[in-house]
Amino acid sequence: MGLLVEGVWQDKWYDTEKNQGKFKREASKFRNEISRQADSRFKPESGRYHLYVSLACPWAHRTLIFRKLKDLESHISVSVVSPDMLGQGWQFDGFTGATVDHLYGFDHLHQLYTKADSGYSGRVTVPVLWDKQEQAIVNNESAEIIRIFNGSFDDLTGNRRDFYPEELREQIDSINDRVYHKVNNGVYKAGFATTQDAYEAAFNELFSTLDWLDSHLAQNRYLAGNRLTEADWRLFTTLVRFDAVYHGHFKCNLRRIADYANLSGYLRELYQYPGIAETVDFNHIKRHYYYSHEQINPTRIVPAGPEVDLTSSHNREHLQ
Ligand SMILES: N[C@@H](CCC(=O)N[C@@H](CS)C(=O)NCC(=O)O)C(=O)O
Repeated sequence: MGLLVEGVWQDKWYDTEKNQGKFKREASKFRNEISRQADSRFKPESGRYHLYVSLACPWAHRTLIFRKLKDLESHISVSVVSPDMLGQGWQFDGFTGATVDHLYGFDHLHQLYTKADSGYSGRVTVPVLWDKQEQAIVNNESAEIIRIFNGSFDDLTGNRRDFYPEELREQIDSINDRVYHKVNNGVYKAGFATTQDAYEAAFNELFSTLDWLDSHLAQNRYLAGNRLTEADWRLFTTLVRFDAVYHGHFKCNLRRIADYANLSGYLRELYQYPGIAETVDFNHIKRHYYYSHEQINPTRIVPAGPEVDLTSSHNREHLQ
């Protein structure tokens, strides 16, 4: 675990000292669009882009889901890092279910960041959307990469399914905002907190938001009503990791998702959606968190449980 400072790798854990023990996520630095507009540097083209992901990472997982839902698999290639994020950060080490760096054969993801910008300062995160033609990072912010996948390649794929429809945007944005701060990032705020107060504040916000989501989903099939949108997929990647990792490793243990009447069925429905189960790798997920976060789990023992069954009936057909 570490970061780049003016292109040089430094092995450092998150600094929570300056924020009263609170974990503050750094903003992503590469924020380009892909568009057909004449002045766009990055145009939608088949075979031009490559996605770097970790199967463990909830943010990267979003992008793999959208690549699948939008029929982009034959147009955008992928490299999968090892779940072990150690002193040199994300790496390619031959771990089962990971790949090599298909483009450059790098051992570490930070080499890709310095290839894009030799003076880069900041964290070296997944996902990364890479342009093979310009040898540049297009974007490393998952929220933006999924919007690119949602809309920019439709003419190429003929897949016009829209997970961010115009008429629901306001509602989706407001749900995303709440879910991002209290749930997606909320589990990290609880898990990486280094003071009791910071942990408890994140914990309380997380569970009050999960309680709200559970009651919302008692009446609504999906977060924005009866239509499946990006808001659901953004929540899904946190929910699917919750009982296996966040409940124990990040001490988010007031309740499990399995204990929530509606959230549990909703999680199963999304997991059973065509193509999604194959994007979920519990081996990488558990291994990454328990093995890489030595500050939280110094023995690096990866728990053998819990049993998580997401294949049973979801019973949500009656909600429209
Ligand atoms: N805002 C980014 C966050 C990505 C992120 O934090 N990814 C984690 C893995 S789950 C990471 O690569 N962390 C490495 C680090 O912080 O050094 C996004 O959503 O794309």
